Order: sequence, then structure tokens, then C-alpha cells
Amino acid sequence: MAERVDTVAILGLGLIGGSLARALRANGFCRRVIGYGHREPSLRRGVELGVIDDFTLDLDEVISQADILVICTPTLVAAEVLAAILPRLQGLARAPVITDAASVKGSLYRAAKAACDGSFPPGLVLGHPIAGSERSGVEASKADLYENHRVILTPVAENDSEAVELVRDMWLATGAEVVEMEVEQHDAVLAATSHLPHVLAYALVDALARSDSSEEIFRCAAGGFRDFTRIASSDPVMWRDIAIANRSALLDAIDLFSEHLGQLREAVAAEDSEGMHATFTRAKAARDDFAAILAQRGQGKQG
Ligand SMILES: NC(=O)c1ccc[n+]([C@@H]2O[C@H](COP(=O)([O-])OP(=O)(O)OC[C@H]3O[C@@H](n4cnc5c(N)ncnc54)[C@H](O)[C@@H]3O)[C@@H](O)[C@H]2O)c1
Ligand SMILES: O=C(O)C(=O)C[C@]1(C(=O)O)C=C[C@@H](O)C=C1
Repeated sequence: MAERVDTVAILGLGLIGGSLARALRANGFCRRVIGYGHREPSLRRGVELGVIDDFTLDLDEVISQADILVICTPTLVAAEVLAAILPRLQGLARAPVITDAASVKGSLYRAAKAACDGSFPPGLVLGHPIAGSERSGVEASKADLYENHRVILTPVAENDSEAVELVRDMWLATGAEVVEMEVEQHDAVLAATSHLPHVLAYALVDALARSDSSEEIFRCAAGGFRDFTRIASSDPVMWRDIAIANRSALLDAIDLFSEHLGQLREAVAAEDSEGMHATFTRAKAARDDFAAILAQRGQGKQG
């Protein structure tokens, strides 16, 4: 296939950026992929592993060389990186298209407007791949991470349609399915389906780890505990950033869940067998439907 662009730059070469770099190099979307970051060792490792062609620690250099900049740092850092990039684009004859992979979109939307005197930059297309793992760093990256997974783009009216098309094509080249959503809807949906489950897993593991009988508890724990808590091994910095950036939607999701858990607690206390059975039956049906959706998308093994 003919290369769609010359150079894609990954800003923050970890699991998500490294996996994108590998996929783009594997499928020939661009002639080369370069990395930018604040730590030379992981970028050097990226070259050694064949994840990127080259790297720089200089933001001006990466802006001048790339056709697309993809910000793949933790969410709060992504807002800072964006605020550092946007003023540098003013007056450039040819500015790169900018996109990102951060887990929260509203905070970046606001950061972009703040950096541009209240107007949204047309060449910035916010995005989020709904694929990942509890592992982080470039060593964990893999070329097929996005295959059969969704990528959500949250374009706005101010966006340049060619920039949106280019970012869409980039993700399609990784084997992902690209869908569009409003910024606010994205953050509410992800708070419920991703951010809340991570908070619950962290809370459960922390509560049990701090109990007097924690040693015995972990020794006796098996598959159910492992499946429910895998994501509590995720990077604490990444999840702290997400909780801060999506505070309002996450609080709504926690409140909804707390109310539901309270009702279930009452049913357990009252030995309300009908109430418990109804809840478990509804949940099983919904989970089984979800497993069928995953299987249809070719993600059955993880479902
Ligand atoms: N891990 C997941 O499952 C997942 C899935 C979808 C989206 N995301 C989002 O993608 C982003 C990256 O996540 P990840 O799992 O790849 O994390 P990661 O820790 O593997 O990678 C983050 C990279 O950013 C770099 N970085 C940190 N501060 C920087 C700075 N100031 N300047 C430049 N680079 C900097 C780090 O050195 C690291 O290489 C996050 O915003 C995360 O919320 C993660
Ligand atoms: O599979 C995992 O371990 C993930 O945490 C991936 C996951 C998710 O919650 O599904 C995590 C954060 C993202 O922003 C998108 C995907």
C-alpha cells in the first residue's frame, strides 16, 4: 500500500504509543515513525526494539519533522504537552495534524481551548483507543493491540475534515474500528465502563491488603479474584490522572454503583432471595450479551 504520510511522531513511547508505532510500521501507513519524550533510555530502547526509527528530545524538532503528532503520555501530562505544542504552530507554513490517545477527552478539549484564546484548533482531533492492558512501557507494546478493537474519535464542529479523515485512516491502518462520539458522552461512557471498574478493583485489593488477615486471604484467592482484580496491577500514575481529569463523570458513576451496592447489601442482610436472584439473573444476561458482542468482534478469548 502507498504510504499515506511521511512521518508520524509518537509523543510518550509507552504501551499505547509503542503499540501504535509498531502497527503503523508493520502496515506501511507512513515512511517512518519517530519518538519524542522526556527520558532518553526508553526512546533508545524503542529504537533497539524496532518500535521507532528515530527519536528526539526536542519538541520544536518533532513538530517540524512530523505530519501527525500523537500524544500518548499520561492524561494530565497530555494536556501540558498540548499546551506546549499549540502556541508553537502559529505562523508555521505547514502544521502537523495533532491527535492523542488519552483516556479522558473533556480535559484535553478544555486545555486546547485555553491554549488558543478560547477557540478550538481545527487540526487537533481528539481520540482514544479502547484497547490496552494492565502493563505499561514500550517493552509491553505489541503491533496487534488495536486489531478488532474500537477507537473513539471526538471531533468537534471547528475541526478540519481532512485532519479527521487522516486520523481516522491512521487508526483504520492498525486494524481498529473507528467510531465517533461527543466529548461529554465519551467521558460519561468511559467513566462507567473503564474508570469505575479500575477504581473498584483498586479499592477491593487495597481493602483486603490492609486487613489483618490479608496474607491468608491472598493465599486462598483464586480465579474469580484474579479475574476481578487484574486491572489493579495497572499504573497508578495513569489512573490517578484519569480520576482527576474525569472527576465529575467518575463521581456520578461511583454514586450510581454505591446506590446499587447498598440495595444489594440490604437484600443480603434481609435474606431477600428473590431480590438477589433477580439482580444476579439480570447481570448474568447482560454480561452474556456483552461476551457475545466481544466474540463477534473477535475478542472472544478476552471476554
Ligand atoms: N494502558 C491502557 O490500557 C490504555 C488504553 C487506552 C488509552 N490509554 C491512555 O494512553 C496514554 C498512555 O498510556 P500507556 O499505558 O501507554 O502509559 P505508559 O506509561 O506505558 O506510557 C506513557 C509514556 O509517556 C511518557 N511520558 C511521561 N511523561 C512525559 C512527558 N512529560 N513528556 C513526554 N513523555 C512523557 C513515559 O515516559 C512513557 O513512555 C495515557 O493517557 C492513558 O490514559 C491507556
Ligand atoms: O484491558 C485493560 O487492562 C485496560 O485497562 C484497557 C482499558 C479499559 O478499561 O478497558 C483501560 C483504559 C483505557 O483508556 C482503555 C482501555
